[in-house]
Amino acid sequence: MAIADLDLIAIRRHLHAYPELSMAEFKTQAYLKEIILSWQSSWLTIREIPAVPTALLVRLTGSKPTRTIGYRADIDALPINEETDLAYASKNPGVMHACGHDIHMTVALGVLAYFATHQPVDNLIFLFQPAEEEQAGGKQLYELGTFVNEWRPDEFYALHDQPAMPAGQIATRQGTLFAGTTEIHLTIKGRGGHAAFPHQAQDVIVAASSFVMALQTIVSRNVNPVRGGVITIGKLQAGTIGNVIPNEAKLAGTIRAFEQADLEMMQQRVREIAQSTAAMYSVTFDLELNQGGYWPVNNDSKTTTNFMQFMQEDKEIDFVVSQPAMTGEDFGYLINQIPGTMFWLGVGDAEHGLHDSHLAPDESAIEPGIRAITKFLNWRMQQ
Ligand SMILES: CC(=O)N[C@@H](CCC[C@H](N)C(=O)O)C(=O)O
Repeated sequence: MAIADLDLIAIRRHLHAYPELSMAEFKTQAYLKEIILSWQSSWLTIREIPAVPTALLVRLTGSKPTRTIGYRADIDALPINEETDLAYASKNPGVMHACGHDIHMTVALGVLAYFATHQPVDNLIFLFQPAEEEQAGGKQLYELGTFVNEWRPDEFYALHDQPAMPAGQIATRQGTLFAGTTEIHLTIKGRGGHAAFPHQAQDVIVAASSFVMALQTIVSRNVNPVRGGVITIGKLQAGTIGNVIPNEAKLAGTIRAFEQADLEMMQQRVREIAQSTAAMYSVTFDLELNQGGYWPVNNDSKTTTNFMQFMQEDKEIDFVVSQPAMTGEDFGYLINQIPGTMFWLGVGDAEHGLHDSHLAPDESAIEPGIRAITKFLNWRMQQ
């Protein structure tokens, strides 16, 4: 099997058509495994993790290894109803690869296919990681002791696709690339009742609305403006009909900052605002703030110097230095444990951002992405 024999576009389209949510990526994992096993490479070992059954690890034993290099691709999709008119649009209603993890998997498979037929000098470990969007699959795997002994990379790399960049362009930066994030899960409870008698009820919709508005003061009044931050409530569910005051409202959102200290200060302000809102409207609340593995993605200085030097010097690679972004990634946790570098791969859909139901990454990004990473890994193995 040579990389040229792999129909990467067909693979990507299959992955795109059958997206699965975090920790439910069973068919995705089986599909990846079937392809990788079909290569019958004698230096390739597959490993599964019973406690995280949708994870897949692949190790390629190097010919003269001096180190082990890790490469991670995330495999989960989002609860979004796809609204593209692509022939290979999601066949799983309400689930979509709207964050481009289908591209991530395809690029990783392309790189893996190359090294399955050209034995690497160093050992290589590929992690196909479930649950990047929520539940921090990378952290879960790390805490289970997955990356020990011959399965511990000395350095770790991963990409994220970026629709705002031209297809095939690569970008990263020294220091913080992505924010640290914290999920907000809030349930507000009160006495429901007839819409005509609000004085007899405790209106959870008014309380929820007030909470959302009060949150807006955290970034504007508490965060140092030169550093910035984000609080977004992306889900607000309450009620069934216009003339009934419901007895429960559920909200979910995310807190984001580049520095951990800012993130923790914002978490504290969210707690305080939830408490004071509950007191103000005589409702009760249950607040869960969960940072999980969504640590700031702090690129390691040494691996990133190597990566940027290689990408800048190779004239065939379109590389730019990027700004930090408020996206989150549980790869932030992994490269806090193991030095590494995260980078963007442009997928040229300037009209639609990540998490947009119309997102349609340009597949022409796949080949240059594979080429750049494969060349980088080969170069790194000569150092
Ligand atoms: C690249 C990307 O879009 N990642 C997600 C990570 C989710 C973090 C966590 N579940 C949260 O919502 O805070 C993102 O939304 O940035």
